[in-house]
Amino acid sequence: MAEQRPDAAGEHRSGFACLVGRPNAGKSTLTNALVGQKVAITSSRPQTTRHTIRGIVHRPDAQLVLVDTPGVHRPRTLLGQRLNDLVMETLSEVDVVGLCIPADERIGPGDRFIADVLARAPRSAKVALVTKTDKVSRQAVAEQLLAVARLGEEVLGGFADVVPASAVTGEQVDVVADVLASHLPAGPRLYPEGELTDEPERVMIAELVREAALEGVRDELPHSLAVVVEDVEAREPLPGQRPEDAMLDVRVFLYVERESQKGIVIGRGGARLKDVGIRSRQAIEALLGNRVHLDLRVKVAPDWQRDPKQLSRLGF
Ligand SMILES: Nc1nc2c(ncn2[C@@H]2O[C@H](COP(=O)(O)OP(=O)(O)OP(=O)(O)O)[C@@H](O)[C@H]2O)c(=O)[nH]1
Repeated sequence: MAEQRPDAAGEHRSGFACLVGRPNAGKSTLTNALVGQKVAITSSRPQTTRHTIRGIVHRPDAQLVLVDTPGVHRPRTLLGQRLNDLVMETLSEVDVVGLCIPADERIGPGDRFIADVLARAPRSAKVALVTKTDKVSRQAVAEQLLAVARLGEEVLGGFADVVPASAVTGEQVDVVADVLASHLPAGPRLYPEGELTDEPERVMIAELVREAALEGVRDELPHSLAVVVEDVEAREPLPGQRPEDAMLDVRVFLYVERESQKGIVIGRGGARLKDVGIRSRQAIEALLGNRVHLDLRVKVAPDWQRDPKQLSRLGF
């Protein structure tokens, strides 16, 4: 992999990475540590990927876009099957995959299973990240590094790198960024500087609306409500107002499966939807710290849970 590392001339690199690992391995915490805490909301759209962007690491020499990999689910419904396809697709499309394995737990079948999956995605570089190193002794970290390297040898012909880090103390997080960036191809910035991600907030906005929309009608609309944040756009700031304080237009689609469910969400004369709008707007304003104009639309997407086309439209 030496040819992929930044050259002496300091050529700029850019590309995509994803962190994988069994539940609780420390993926989210490490993502946050890599990206930094501040999450900026923006109205721009991802240009080069259909995958959910978790965060963007901006550096002078590289731009690293961290994308989400949906969990590995058993293919019971089409939704599950589709998630599995998505996992393979994501793993094959990114430039580098970081397999997170906690320092304080033995390597188990779950880690081996995921390493096996990685072996089937030949294009991307595979890096192992030994997480939560603050929880154990240096000796134990060293032993885990060896065990992880062995797993790599056995399953996928060796990891390109094995890096220990603690997302909680921040120790070695910069090295993780260095190593991930070293596996990106040469290329210009893909996103404007300052853009971190709009995803966590979008996900939270969708959750707030979903919660409000389901309140009191959970039995009637068990799994039949998908909420998609279509657009978040800042208005022109008022005179004397800082741009980051400007009012936001938030457009949200609520997808139900049947016409009858649409009626439930909207309520008589639109009263229920209006109430959902008021309650979720207050929660969204509290979340973002901006005034918000919330536009809710209810749409029927029949059998969205089983229809691949609908699933893509809904972002699965
Ligand atoms: N001490 C310590 N704890 C950590 C570290 N990283 C993560 N944790 C903790 O480990 C737990 C799981 O971390 P997450 O980042 O949520 O793990 P995940 O892999 O994203 O988990 P899933 O979302 O379930 O897949 C949380 O309680 C974290 O606080 C670390 O570097 N040190």
